[in-house]
Amino acid sequence: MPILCLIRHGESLWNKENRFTGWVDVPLTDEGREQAKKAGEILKSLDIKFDIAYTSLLSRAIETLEIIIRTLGYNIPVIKDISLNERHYGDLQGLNKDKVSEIYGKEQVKLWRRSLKVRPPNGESLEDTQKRTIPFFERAIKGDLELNKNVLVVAHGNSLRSIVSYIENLNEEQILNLEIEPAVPILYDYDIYNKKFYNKRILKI
Ligand SMILES: O=C(O)[C@H](O)COP(=O)(O)O
Repeated sequence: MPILCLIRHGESLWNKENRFTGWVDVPLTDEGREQAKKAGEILKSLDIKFDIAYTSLLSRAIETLEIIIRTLGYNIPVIKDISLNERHYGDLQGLNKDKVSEIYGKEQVKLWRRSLKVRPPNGESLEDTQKRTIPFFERAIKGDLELNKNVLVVAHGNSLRSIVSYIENLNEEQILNLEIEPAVPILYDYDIYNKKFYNKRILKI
C-alpha cells in the first residue's frame, strides 16, 4: 500500500524569534537545516522510495524539502503549489506571539492560533485554509496515492493541521489540541481499495 509522509519545515528565523509568520517568506535557521537533515536520515533508514514530493511556494518549506531529498540520495519530482502555503496570519504577521498575548489575552490568541473557525484580523482561519488545502490534497496528493505512489509533502504548521484534521476527521476540540512539530515525519499508509488512511506513525527521535 502507498505511503503518505507529511513534514513541517524545520525551524525558521521567525519561529526562533517567536513571531507570527504566515505568508512572509523567512529563511530557515541553521538549526532548521539540521532538523531537516535529521528528518531525511530517519526516512532514509526506513527505506521508503518516494515517487513524488509536494511543497508550498515558501522558501522555508522548499529548502527543507531540498535538504531531505539530498539526504535521501535520489531524485524526486517536486511540485510547488500555493495551496500548501501556511495559513495567512493577516495583521498578526511579523508580531511577537507573547506581545500579542499580553495585548489581546492568551485565550484570544489560542483561538486565533488553534481554533477551526476564528479568523485572525485580515487573515485566514483554519477552515479558510482548508478551503484551499483540501481540494488540492484530494486532487493532486490523493490522486498520486491512488496511483500507488509514495508521496512526500513538506509544508507548514497550519497548512498541515488543516490536512491532518481532515484525514483524521477531528472534531473542533481535537483540532484545538493538534500540534505539528518542525521536521518530524508523520506517516500514514493509504488503503487504495477502501480509500482510507491508517497506521499513523510520528517519527520523533
Ligand atoms: O506562521 C507561523 O507563525 C507558524 O508557522 C505557525 O505558527 P502557530 O504555531 O502560531 O500557528
